[in-house]
Amino acid sequence: MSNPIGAGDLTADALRFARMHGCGNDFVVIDDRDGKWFSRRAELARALCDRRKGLGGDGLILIGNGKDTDFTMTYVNGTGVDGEMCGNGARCVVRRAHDLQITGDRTVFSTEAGPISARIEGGIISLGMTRPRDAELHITVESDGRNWTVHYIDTGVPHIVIFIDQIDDGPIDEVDVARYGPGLRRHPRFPRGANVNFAEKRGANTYRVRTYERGVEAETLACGTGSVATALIAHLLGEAQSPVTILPTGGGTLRIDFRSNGEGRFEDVQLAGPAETIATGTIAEDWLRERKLLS
Ligand SMILES: N[C@H](CCC[C@H](N)C(=O)O)C(=O)O
Repeated sequence: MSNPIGAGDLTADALRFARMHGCGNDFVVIDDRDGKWFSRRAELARALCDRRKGLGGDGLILIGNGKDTDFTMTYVNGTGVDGEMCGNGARCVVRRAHDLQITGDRTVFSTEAGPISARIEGGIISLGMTRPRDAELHITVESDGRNWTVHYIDTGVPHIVIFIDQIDDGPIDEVDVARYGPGLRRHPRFPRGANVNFAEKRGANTYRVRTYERGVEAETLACGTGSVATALIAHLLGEAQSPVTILPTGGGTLRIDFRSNGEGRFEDVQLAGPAETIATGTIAEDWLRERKLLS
């Protein structure tokens, strides 16, 4: 039994969590500023993200102590695989860091992809993203017995974007993302793997996007970095100007602002959208023990 701190069955060792989501892309967020869970984050992510026997989530996010920044964000996909960055998760972690009084309304925090700045404006959180890189248009790949024209960009994590008017699969809700996602996501043309975004133009500078995520190995209800990727690729193709509105499956809207030199160099890329806390609480110690996460 660890030290009681006087609040019901709360102990000093108790693992506190927040269940959060941004447009339906959902996470478990843990305050790990003492670094206790970092080395076991893969097992913890798999256990906590289980939708039946855990809390459920597309990924786990650890808040760690920052060196040159206010805090660090470590994102782990639900399969236990690290991701360098997560746009929806980043907004959630900013809301959580604010609630935990780690930061005020403005912050800069570290991710594996680089530092991210953020500001909270009521229900909306705006992120200053890392500089996008490695954009490449019109890549032809074969997958699932079909030839695809895809566009690549790294917006913190690697993404490919497919505009569905280039394929003959009907409206976006009819595209078989579960069927085509796995092959494209692991295509050898993309050595780090890729998140796969299907996009449909819905009006001037507005796109509906569905994403099959690397590391989740399934479609999620929204993808922040994928929304940024779609906006920037649409711009490089001469189809869109800043700001771009993305309509994710999970509802709400994501807004992407950027400056472009017209030749593939972007500055001030911002992603704005909601981040909501569903619940906060304490993980039962028996549940952790059962999974050998606590001795
Ligand atoms: N859903 C996330 C992306 C997670 C990245 C992950 N799927 C990977 O590439 O490892 C987002 O909102 O940006």
